[in-house]
Amino acid sequence: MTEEFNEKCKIAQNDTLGRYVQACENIKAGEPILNESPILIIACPGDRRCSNCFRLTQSYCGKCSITPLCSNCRSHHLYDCNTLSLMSKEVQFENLRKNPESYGLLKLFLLKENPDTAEYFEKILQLESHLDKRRNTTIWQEHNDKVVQPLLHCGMKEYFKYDDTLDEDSIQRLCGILDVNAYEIRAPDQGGMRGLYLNASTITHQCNANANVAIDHQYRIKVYANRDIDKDETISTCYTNILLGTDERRRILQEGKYFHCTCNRCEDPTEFGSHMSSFVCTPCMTANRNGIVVKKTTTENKCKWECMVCNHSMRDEQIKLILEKAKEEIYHARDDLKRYEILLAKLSRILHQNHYLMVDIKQNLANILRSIITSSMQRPGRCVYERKVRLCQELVMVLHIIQPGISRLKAIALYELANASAELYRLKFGEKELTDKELVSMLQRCEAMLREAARMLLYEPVQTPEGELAHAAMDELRDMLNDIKLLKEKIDEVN
Ligand SMILES: C[S@@+](CC[C@H](N)C(=O)[O-])C[C@H]1O[C@@H](n2cnc3c(N)ncnc32)[C@H](O)[C@@H]1O
Repeated sequence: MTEEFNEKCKIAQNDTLGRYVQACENIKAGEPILNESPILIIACPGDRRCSNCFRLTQSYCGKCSITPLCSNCRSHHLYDCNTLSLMSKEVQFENLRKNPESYGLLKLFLLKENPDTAEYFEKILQLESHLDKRRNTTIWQEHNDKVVQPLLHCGMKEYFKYDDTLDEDSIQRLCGILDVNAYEIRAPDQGGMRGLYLNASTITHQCNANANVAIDHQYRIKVYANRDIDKDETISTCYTNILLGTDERRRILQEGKYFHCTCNRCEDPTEFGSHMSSFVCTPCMTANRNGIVVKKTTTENKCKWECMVCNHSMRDEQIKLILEKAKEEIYHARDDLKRYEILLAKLSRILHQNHYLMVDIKQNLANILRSIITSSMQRPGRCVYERKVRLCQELVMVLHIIQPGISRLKAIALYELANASAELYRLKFGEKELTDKELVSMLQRCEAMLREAARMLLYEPVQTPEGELAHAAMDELRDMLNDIKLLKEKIDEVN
């Protein structure tokens, strides 16, 4: 399977989704759906990246003088370089250099100009651009200033054989196609870039997607089923961060992809019971009840937040204010373990323990504890491991609900949970709080977690941080099995 979908899939079309990918046979969890190389890689707005190695650079190709090329790379795409060199005497590249965003579009024109790649350009034009929804919006204006005007006024139009793509609407359409369809990819220096994939960009979004996306070190995209997919089901990936609440996810999708998400998770006020957008009901708390305030389905854009137990309600403006304040406080607490803990305790009286802002703080805390554990010269105290274990357990619990199948995030959380738990049990054993037998049974639990983490991470391409983590998990699994074996032998000897 190269560049094409698994033969068990087909591209279909309807009025709501536009083109979408559908399973024409049952697909098993973990089965590949697509492996594809990018048709175009571009820097994120404001960045200038070497067109050869994609590292950030300020320099240009000495021959064509417009293509960003770092000092370690000698040449770039021959056709592009030759075509641009022919223009370089007459065309004013200065304004294009000042606006690095314009280079991605220049690459698209070259794709069209080059007889070997012109057919791909035609396929790119079939992608969704949402041109009319974007017209005269902020993003339209930004592209106009940084891409459209510099390209229209540099004098290169007459050099292109097919200059019909060089008018304002056509350039805006291409900008829309890139914004709506490109995937975020890791740059070699850990920043981000964007990759356009002709087939992968036909896949629909669901917040509870049935397929995962992984991009390898050569920027090839791999889409695979994260659970069993039935014949006729729509294949979906998640375009946004699953650890956000419904309003946030919907806002991001509306602003960036121009649709209102009506997936099962978005339509369920409890988000499958995870309560990632829910609030604590204060009257219920005072009365020692577990009331949870959720957003109720509304009529004509009006929404109502109501307790699921009593009839206490909260206004939308009140909710927004609480969230804004909480976000500000999280921002100010950044990287400070103590402040995060105090904030978590304070917000737990207002936000559900799984609210996405609580989850955000817990993730930040877990990261700080990870660096304490890995950087300490001495073994950190038991309370560090206890806290880390609790935080990881809470994260795993949320992820089990919102991403029940193969999940990269869940695998990472399980890996961290297994390691922190194993260390904690060993400390307890050292302090004679656990017997040999008890330690064996605890380590067996950790072993199961590590095994599950490794199983999920093995779907990730090898030369990515997740692929490397899969190897680390396998190594640690072997060590743990060995520890368990030795302990069991010791127990047998004593008996
Ligand atoms: C990356 S494209 C997917 C392919 C697109 N349907 C096409 O025909 O080219 C993203 C666009 O597909 C549509 N789309 C994807 N998922 C959707 C969903 N769950 N509900 C409604 N529209 C969706 C939106 O128009 C969105 O901007």
